[in-house]
Amino acid sequence: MKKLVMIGNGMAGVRTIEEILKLSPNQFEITIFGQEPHPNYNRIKLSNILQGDTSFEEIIINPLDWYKENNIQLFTGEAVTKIDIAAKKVISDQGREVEYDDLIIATGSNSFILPIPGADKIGVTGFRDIKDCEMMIKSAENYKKAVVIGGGLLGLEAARGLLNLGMKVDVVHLMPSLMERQLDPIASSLLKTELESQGMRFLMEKETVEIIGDERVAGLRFKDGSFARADLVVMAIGIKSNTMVAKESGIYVNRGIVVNDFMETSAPNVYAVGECAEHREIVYGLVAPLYEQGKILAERICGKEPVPYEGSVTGTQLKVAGVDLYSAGEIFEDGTTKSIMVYNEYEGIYKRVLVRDNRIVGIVLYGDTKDSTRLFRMLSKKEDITGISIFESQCSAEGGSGDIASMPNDELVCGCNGVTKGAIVEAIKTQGLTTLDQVSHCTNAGRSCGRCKPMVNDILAYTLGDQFDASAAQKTSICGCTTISREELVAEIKEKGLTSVKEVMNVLEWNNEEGCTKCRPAINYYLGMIHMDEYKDDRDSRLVNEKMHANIQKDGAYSVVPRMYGGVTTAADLKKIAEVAEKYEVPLVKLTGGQRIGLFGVKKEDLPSMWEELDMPSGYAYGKTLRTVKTCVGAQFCRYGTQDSMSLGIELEKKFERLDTPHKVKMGVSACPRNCSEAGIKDIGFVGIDGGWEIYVAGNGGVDLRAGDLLATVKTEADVMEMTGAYLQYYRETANYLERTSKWVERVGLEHVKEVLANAETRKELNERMDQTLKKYIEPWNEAIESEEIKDKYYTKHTVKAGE
Ligand SMILES: Cc1cc2nc3c(=O)[nH]c(=O)nc-3n(C[C@H](O)[C@H](O)[C@H](O)COP(=O)(O)OP(=O)(O)OC[C@H]3O[C@@H](n4cnc5c(N)ncnc54)[C@H](O)[C@@H]3O)c2cc1C
Ligand SMILES: NC(=O)c1ccc[n+]([C@@H]2O[C@H](COP(=O)([O-])OP(=O)(O)OC[C@H]3O[C@@H](n4cnc5c(N)ncnc54)[C@H](O)[C@@H]3O)[C@@H](O)[C@H]2O)c1
Ligand code: SF4
Ligand code: FES
Repeated sequence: MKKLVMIGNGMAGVRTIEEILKLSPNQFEITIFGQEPHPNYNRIKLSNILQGDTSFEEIIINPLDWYKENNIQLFTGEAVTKIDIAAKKVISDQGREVEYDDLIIATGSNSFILPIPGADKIGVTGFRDIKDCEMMIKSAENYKKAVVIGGGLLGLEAARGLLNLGMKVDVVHLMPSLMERQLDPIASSLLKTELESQGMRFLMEKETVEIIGDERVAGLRFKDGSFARADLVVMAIGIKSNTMVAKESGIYVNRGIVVNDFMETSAPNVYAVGECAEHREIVYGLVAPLYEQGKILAERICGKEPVPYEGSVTGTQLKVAGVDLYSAGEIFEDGTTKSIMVYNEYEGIYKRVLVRDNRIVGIVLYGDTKDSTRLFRMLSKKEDITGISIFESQCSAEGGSGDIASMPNDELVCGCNGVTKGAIVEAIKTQGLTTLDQVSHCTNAGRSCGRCKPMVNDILAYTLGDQFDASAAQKTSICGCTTISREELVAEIKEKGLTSVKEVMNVLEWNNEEGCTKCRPAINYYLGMIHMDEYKDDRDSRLVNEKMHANIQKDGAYSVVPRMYGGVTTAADLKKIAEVAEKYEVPLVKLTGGQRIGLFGVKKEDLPSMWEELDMPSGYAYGKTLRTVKTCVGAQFCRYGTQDSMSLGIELEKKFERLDTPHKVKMGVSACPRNCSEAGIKDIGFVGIDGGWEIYVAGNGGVDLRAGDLLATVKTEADVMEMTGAYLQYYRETANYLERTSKWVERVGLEHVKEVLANAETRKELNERMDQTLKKYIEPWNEAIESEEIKDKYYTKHTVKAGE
């Protein structure tokens, strides 16, 4: 197999890998280095995260299991620092060397930061990655005034987000009009008026010369001597291709890494794609052209003969609620162009196309962008517009399937992913698609900025005619393999008495008979939840960490975390752990955040013997199950303790260990409100008070930080166990697979959960089902140690694929 290495784990690079896998799934052994500590995520949606519309988990495009399923070796949080072109290998900042036959550089861009005094002060940031986004969200919790430098697409989206976060926002812009590269002065002024009405304040024609403050930013000074106060400064003044590694390795670089029409750089077998690449003197900063480049590069690398890439015409839209604008091609008139224009000042609608030699060369639409796809088709296909009515949406402003019928098949519906109406209709007809999710999965339409989704839905309605079911089309199916939602799946399993993953996929007519890494673990979970004690777990349908009963690390090694009930251990257990760590030369022994001892960097083939020698239960540090119960020392030792937190923690952990839950569950038990176990940010937290316990639920200490809500106050440990059993079982029965308790409670409502659990009979029934379920679990490592088949299948040196 040829070795393919990619530097950069972002949108353009990973899309290229997707295209390569489609064309030739077994041609390459693929390794990807990504400097960010995450799988590939939808950078476009960072604006939506900042604006509070979505969460980081929801914008992950390729989850870690996707890499595993496709046998891709992924090194996250690791940057390549050098390419040795002569030896055909890359070297990372961690000293790792990986050889390649083909190398793709997809390192994207960095934010351009003004080289002015004070630009390195705390509170000054670009807006490029999730880290920047998190920094802004954190700042908004403690500070009030933000200044965004740059009134382009990024700056305005950032400003809207900061307003949503409750900050006062000034936008400092160098030019007399906003988005001057995309809009003409009329559209620009309409935009400014709208954004001012949303609360943004604009400081136009201001050049920032200094950022002032002590350690943290306090304000900005402008060239004209004026000043603006600021607790946070976001620089959104453009991007700079990330070409450093290429340049230092001797590859020809101009503004970007210079490539030809096949994305080949000046070095043999080295290609560049995305924002780091410069093609015919253009560096693109939108995904549509980058995905086009990726398609051509994939064909080239797979040995096909692609049509050469000749560059792209791009169209842009701003992702700010209340603003509807579209821009493509040229903006300014020269002596050779004429404008066709409609301006309804009263309704704030403005449309203008620039025409040269009877052909559209530029489009600006504000307030009504329904004509955008049609006009863009005319522009990109250089259609002669003689005798054609340019602005149709004036005549049929409502849109809908009437418009779809008259839309030619080659009209672009999803600009980001280059998907036409014809391709969508064809996929719907040939693959029997009925939901938006499925169309996205099959065609890529809607997978990036999401603006095209309403039109894709209209095409679905038009193509399916009478068979179109509007609510079904919108529903979120389990994955692209089916149209079935979680509720329907659970109902069907119960009604039809389905008992295995394969049977579910067969009977419910999955369109992909093998399923995928999204649906198989979900079906396995729902079957286990419904059939309680009699369901035989389908280990191969589990996510890879659960299948291996060990957490896979970024370098392909595993971790071993033994169970320590309530975080309490003994000298004897510590000795055993130390001996095993020494004998197997474990690279890292570390206390985990959940009060456990983790052995990290373990070889797969050592796992069974290490567990055998440890002779301790698995801590399930990898599972969608109860992870840990963290306890404070409590009344046994602490002078403030009013309750025995350790005993309760141990009892809870012993009862609920190994339980399958929709997502991981963490608990904390503190013996007084000083709350040393941080029970307020656990899925379930218990706080001792005089004469009883307070039970907090839906806390989260991770990315979506959330304080727990008080569910109930109870008197005894027995009451705690009863309430916890009922709560957990209700979560198991009603949450979506991979939904954390915090999200579940927000979705179904705390009051609803309280109401359900207030009924003693309901609690009793829930606990009965919980107890029935708990009977089936056995210690997984005991089972593995005794079974040569399990050892051979999962723990010998050959690679286990997630889909196996
Ligand atoms: C907030 C925001 C909103 C946007 N909105 C839109 C939009 O609405 N529409 C649109 O079309 N585009 C939008 N974009 C632009 C779009 O996100 C980019 O064009 C796209 O992400 C570029 O893809 P890429 O793979 O070239 O770079 P990236 O997605 O930036 O990926 C490059 C990756 O390479 C990594 N890397 C860099 N150097 C190394 C190294 N030496 N070793 C290992 N890894 C390395 C980086 O850490 C990064 O993760 C937006 C961008 C931002 C920031
Ligand atoms: N909706 C979208 O399509 C979208 C959204 C966000 C980002 N992006 C992409 O991300 C990239 C970065 O976006 P961007 O808006 O930073 O880049 P940009 O180059 O499009 O805009 C930068 C703006 O900052 C202004 N500017 C430059 N120097 C300045 C200064 N010293 N003071 C004040 N203003 C100054 C410029 O006049 C320009 O309008 C682009 O490639 C963009 O296409 C796209
Ligand atoms: S939570 Fe209270 S009882 Fe527990 S250790 Fe802290 S102070 Fe002591
Ligand atoms: S237009 Fe952006 S995802 Fe379709």
